[in-house]
Amino acid sequence: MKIAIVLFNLGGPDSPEAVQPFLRNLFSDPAIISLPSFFRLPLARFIASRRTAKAQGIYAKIGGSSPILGQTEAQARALEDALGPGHEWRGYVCMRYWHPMTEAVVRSVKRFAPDRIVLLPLYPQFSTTTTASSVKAWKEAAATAKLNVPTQTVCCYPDEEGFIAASVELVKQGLAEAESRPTRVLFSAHGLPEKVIKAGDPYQAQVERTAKAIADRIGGLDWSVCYQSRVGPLKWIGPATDDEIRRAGKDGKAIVLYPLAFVSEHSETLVELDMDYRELANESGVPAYIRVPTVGTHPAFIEGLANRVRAILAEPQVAICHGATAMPCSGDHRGCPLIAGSV
Ligand SMILES: C=CC1=C(C)c2cc3[nH]c(cc4nc(cc5[nH]c(cc1n2)c(C)c5CCC(=O)O)C(CCC(=O)O)=C4C)c(C)c3C=C
Ligand SMILES: [Fe+2]
Ligand SMILES: [Fe+2]
Repeated sequence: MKIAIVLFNLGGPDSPEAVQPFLRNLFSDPAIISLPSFFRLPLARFIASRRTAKAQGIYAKIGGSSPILGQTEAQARALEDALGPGHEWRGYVCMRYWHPMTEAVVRSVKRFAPDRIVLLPLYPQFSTTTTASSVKAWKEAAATAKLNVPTQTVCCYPDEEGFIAASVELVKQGLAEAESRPTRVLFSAHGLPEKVIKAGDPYQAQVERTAKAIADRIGGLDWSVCYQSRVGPLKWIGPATDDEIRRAGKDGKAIVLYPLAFVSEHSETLVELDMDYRELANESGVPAYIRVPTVGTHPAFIEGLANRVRAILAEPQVAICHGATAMPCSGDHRGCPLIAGSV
């Protein structure tokens, strides 16, 4: 059988000139700004133009562009290898806000003429702002292109065995670097506006599940969950990562920081965590600041994704969790509160 695996990620600008259109795409998404298009689209233009200089400054610190595409391509190739013989697997990277974007990827997949399609978000924790947005865009583009192939969606995998095993190994390496200093592990995730969570998005609950699974596996940790990357005037979920860094400084604790909602490196890890928060940790008197790398192509993580793909292909029913409920999905769709096609 020919099987296309579509790996969803956010995407990032590939040049300084791409920053503004990338931001415009992001803020035009109704999953990010839930207003009718009449208001949303002009607002998106306005916010994007206001944020461009700041965002260009962020990307300038890492050479003017995001490395997210190369990293995601490497994950797609590693996944094809891990899935091995038996079927003709092909991994397609599909970015939400910068190239390669949905319509173009749908056309590439159609040319491949697969028997089955698996949609695989590179977001371990489900959110309406990420996974649901990508799935919705995919379904619309697939319908327009008349790509009528049985399609199944992995909704989330907050405590998938391979993802947790890879995370545990990386956090343990960070702890070893902290040596015998009193240490706190900060599990830092991209934040969300509070109103998104109040509307039933399971992201925060799933982030906490990931953190607990890692902490339980290591045992004996001083740890907390915090949220980074706040944008805009709304109230976001907390505690904020910068506040947790200051608190660790006051408590005289070294920090091992693990970005548990990202599976690759990009501006939010390479600039916000490695530059801005490292500086804040120094200023706050934190004895040591160790940033744990994301799972990337760690073999246990990739094997975990491959297992998810194999498992969902063996299931007779498509199930997808869209977060319109306070009940977080179990991550393997068993007991998933939401059923097929509900995004
Ligand atoms: C778990 C992953 C992510 C969630 C949830 C998410 C929500 C979210 N993001 C914004 C606004 C921005 N995000 C930006 C960059 C960015 N966001 C994620 C992931 C999640 N976002 C990633 C991986 C990246 C990095 C992209 C790259 O560099 O390759 C940006 C652009 C950078 C900047 O200007 O700071 C914005 C803006 C909102 C508003 C939101 C939820 C409502
Ligand atoms: Fe973001
Ligand atoms: Fe689910």
